[in-house]
Amino acid sequence: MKVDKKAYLLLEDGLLIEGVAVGKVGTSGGEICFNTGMTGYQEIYTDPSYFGQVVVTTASHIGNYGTIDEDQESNHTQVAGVVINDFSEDHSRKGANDSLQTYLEKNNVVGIAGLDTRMLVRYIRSKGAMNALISSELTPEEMKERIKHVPSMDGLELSSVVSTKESYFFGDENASVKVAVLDLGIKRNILNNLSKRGCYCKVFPAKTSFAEMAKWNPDGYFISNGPGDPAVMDYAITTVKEILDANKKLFGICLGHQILGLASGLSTYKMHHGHRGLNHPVKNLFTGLGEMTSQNHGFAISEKESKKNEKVEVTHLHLNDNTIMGIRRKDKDAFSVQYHPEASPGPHDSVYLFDQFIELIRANESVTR
Ligand SMILES: NC(=O)CC[C@H](N)C(=O)O
Repeated sequence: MKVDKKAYLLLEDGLLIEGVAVGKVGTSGGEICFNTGMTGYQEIYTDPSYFGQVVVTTASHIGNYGTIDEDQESNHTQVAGVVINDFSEDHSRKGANDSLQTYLEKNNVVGIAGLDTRMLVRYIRSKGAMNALISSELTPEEMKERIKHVPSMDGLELSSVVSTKESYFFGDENASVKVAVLDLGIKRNILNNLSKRGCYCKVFPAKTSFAEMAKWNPDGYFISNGPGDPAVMDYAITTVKEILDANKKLFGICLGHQILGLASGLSTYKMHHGHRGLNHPVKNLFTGLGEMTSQNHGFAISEKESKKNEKVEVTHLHLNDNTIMGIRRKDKDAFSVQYHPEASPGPHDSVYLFDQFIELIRANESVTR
């Protein structure tokens, strides 16, 4: 590594670690979290669900395959900062556009490298999610003041910040199925997966009402992933309730799954340190089969309440800690998963869920296009 400017990482509880600056020289803070995937740093950095988060990657080498346009999950980076063990300024990959250093600088991402990420992950795992600040310009004393202004993720609404401002179309307009997508911070690969399966999508801003989306006369509704605390997203909960009341077909991923739970009378809670990685084992309770899944969430649907709720059936469970990974409405054509069937990065075991959504839509005889 050629970079040699000093940087610090400060955690909310006072832990201070020294490293070297990568990306933009500056100061940036958010909630610290870690992703255990061995690949996929660019997809992670551009996933809008990570907005407001400082991401520690546990893969020891980051940057060695550079960056490339097709790995973008949105138009630009979304993370509040990056924490890396061994940062590669040099890269090797056919078709790569930039080195990670150039890419982070262009995207104004403040980062720190050259520190023991394994120690840091153990620390977060034992202490739980908390805020962090990275700085390559402030003194530790100044950082201790600045970190007080980083907002807590608990109770934070962020979807309206990252969502599209104007609605737009995605896919082939002659496709057989029309899907209205509520963009709470959508990843591009979800849209790719829908359009690949014959869906023409209209993507709507986060605060669009059901009535507005219904004007387009879609065959199904998709509620996307996204950042922040689902419990404070009244506008999206109302929209999903209205979609359900109108007996429309609905599929939700991650934040969209949490919103379906909330709209169905369940509650969500903030997890100790969340699930972020590419090898999370999930059991499909219908088939009994296991799936290796890609995950990125810090909130989850309450397990206790789901047992008492007569409208909701739990369809998937996390095999490590039994958290709820999928639900469906018994009385409606609506289902959702907490994990990421679109992967990107990650294994493709769960892509069948997109097919399931299309089948659900096609089961409706009114689909004649
Ligand atoms: N990937 C997502 O949609 C994340 C959902 C939510 N912000 C959480 O952290 O749990």
